[in-house]
Amino acid sequence: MKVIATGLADCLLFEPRVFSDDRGEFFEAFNHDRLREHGLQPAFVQGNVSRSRRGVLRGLHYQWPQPQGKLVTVLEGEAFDVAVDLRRDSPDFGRWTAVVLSGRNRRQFWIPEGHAHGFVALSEDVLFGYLCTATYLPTADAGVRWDDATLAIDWPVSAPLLSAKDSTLPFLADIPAVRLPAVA
Ligand SMILES: Cc1cn([C@H]2C[C@H](O)[C@@H](COP(=O)(O)OP(=O)(O)O[C@H]3O[C@H](C)C(=O)[C@H](O)[C@H]3O)O2)c(=O)[nH]c1=O
Repeated sequence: MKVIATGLADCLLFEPRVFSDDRGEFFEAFNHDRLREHGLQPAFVQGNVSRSRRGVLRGLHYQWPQPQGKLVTVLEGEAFDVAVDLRRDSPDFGRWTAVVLSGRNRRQFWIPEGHAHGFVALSEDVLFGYLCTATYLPTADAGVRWDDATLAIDWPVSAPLLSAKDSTLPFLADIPAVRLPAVA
């Protein structure tokens, strides 16, 4: 498995080894031992799948309390995937990094607890699968506006398709400190 650094020290990108033969291909979506070699020992307790049309933007979401670490992949299609460090005492607070995930590059993006996550679908049909280190807790569901000028995320779209919830998420400056994650 190849490891690629990203613009945030704690967010890593993995490329699995692909085994191809005349039937097709096989690769590991997740292997605890491989991640442990890179100092990670996430205990995944929930797996999610979403399907999005081109131009759909989901995010930026996080949970607090009960923060979720996520290992995210695109099984089919292509997406521009973003992580934002929201840990209020992190030196990278408010900084973001983005990667392109696709069924073709099979890249797996590790986003630790305390980060907001979002993506925009770049292809017509994006099948998104990800593992989480904490279960969904609706009362802890939180988020920040995708187009927050203080984050200045360089999204490759200007008018994405958003849920009503995502279009009314708060700006970072308006989120009280108690609603922001602390460094684990
Ligand atoms: C996240 C989640 C949602 N739901 C229910 C709640 C809603 O009735 C429905 C759709 O939820 P939502 O609109 O929040 O789905 P997304 O916009 O894809 O949210 C996700 O988008 C970004 C990219 C993320 O990283 C998060 O995992 C997650 O927030 O599924 C559940 O039952 N369990 C869950 O874990």
